[in-house]
Amino acid sequence: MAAFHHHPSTDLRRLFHCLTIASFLSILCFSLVYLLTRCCESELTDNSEINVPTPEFLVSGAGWPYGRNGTSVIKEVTTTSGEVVFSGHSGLEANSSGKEWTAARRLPQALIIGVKKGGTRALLEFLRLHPDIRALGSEPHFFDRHYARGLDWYRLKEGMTVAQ
Ligand SMILES: Nc1ncnc2c1ncn2[C@@H]1O[C@H](COP(=O)(O)OS(=O)(=O)O)[C@@H](OP(=O)(O)O)[C@H]1O
Repeated sequence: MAAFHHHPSTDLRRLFHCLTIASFLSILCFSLVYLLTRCCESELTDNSEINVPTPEFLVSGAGWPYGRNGTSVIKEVTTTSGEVVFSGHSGLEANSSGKEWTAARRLPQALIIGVKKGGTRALLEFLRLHPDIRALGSEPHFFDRHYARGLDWYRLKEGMTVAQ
């Protein structure tokens, strides 16, 4: 019966080759992961079309008409599944439709969020009955379709006019 013995230097050489290949593969993997994460990051941050709200906007609520003159409260609601905007104002003379509105264009004060066929339209119609609440006739789909157009587009949507 023949017994084969490897020379120690041959074993060492094999071990060295294995380690070299393993190191090379590790570096390759890390490089690929790094490159991929950098690409994704830049895709997310370099989209100049998307207007990310500034911290000042979020903290101060600029553009949000809560308690503007100390007496009035504007109520605006948007639904998403569809969104529909409500806007209203208390303490004003009503027009023939029971609501009075001036030309100030505001962002909605509230959103109704719901899945398709979740009954958001019914909720909207019930809320619309309130004289201080105004709603868009059609859903602007700002968040799901037109977000990249920015808040100005949203604010200028027909029907976003509210009392002031
Ligand atoms: N209170 C209550 N109880 C049970 N079901 C209700 C209720 N209110 C609305 N609905 C039903 O909800 C469906 C409309 O949902 P949406 O307004 O979300 O529709 S949409 O996705 O925006 O088109 C619509 O269902 P379909 O008639 O099957 O289309 C409504 O009948």
